[in-house]
Amino acid sequence: MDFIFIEELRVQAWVGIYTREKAAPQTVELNLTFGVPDSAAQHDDIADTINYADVIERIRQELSARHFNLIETLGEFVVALLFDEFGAPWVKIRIAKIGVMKGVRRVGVFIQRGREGISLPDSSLIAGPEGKP
Ligand SMILES: Nc1nc2c(c(=O)[nH]1)N=C([C@H](O)[C@@H](O)CO)CN2
Repeated sequence: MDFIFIEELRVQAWVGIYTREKAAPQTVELNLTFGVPDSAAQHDDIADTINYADVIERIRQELSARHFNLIETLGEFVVALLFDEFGAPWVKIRIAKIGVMKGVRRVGVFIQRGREGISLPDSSLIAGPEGKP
C-alpha cells in the first residue's frame, strides 16, 4: 500500500452546537492520509488509484451541503466517504476548527481506521505534518 496525503486543506463547513455555528459556515482545516494500491505506480495510470483532486472536490461539496453538530460526526462522515465512494483501504484524518475558543489555535478530532480486514500500518511511518497525527 502507498499513501496519499493532503495537508492543510481549508474547507467551509457547517459544524457546531451553537446558534452562531448553525447560522453560518466556518473554515475547518483537514489533514488526510489514505491508502492507495501500490500497483498504480507500476502502471503509471490515474485509473488505478484514488484521484486526490476528486477527493478534495467531493469533501468541499459534501461539507457545504449539510450541518453537523459535532466535529466527530463530520470526521466520521469524511472517513465513510473515503471508504464507500473512493474505496480507500485505510484512512487517517485530522479535522480542526480554527480560533473558535479564546486561547486555543485549533481544536478538533483525529480518526485513524482501516476497512474491515485491512490491518493498520505502523502509524509512526505515516505521521502527518510536523509529525502530528
Ligand atoms: N467533543 C466535542 N466538544 C465540543 C464540540 C464538538 O464538536 N465535539 N463542539 C463545540 C462547539 O461547537 C464549539 O466548537 C464552539 O466553540 C463545543 N464542544
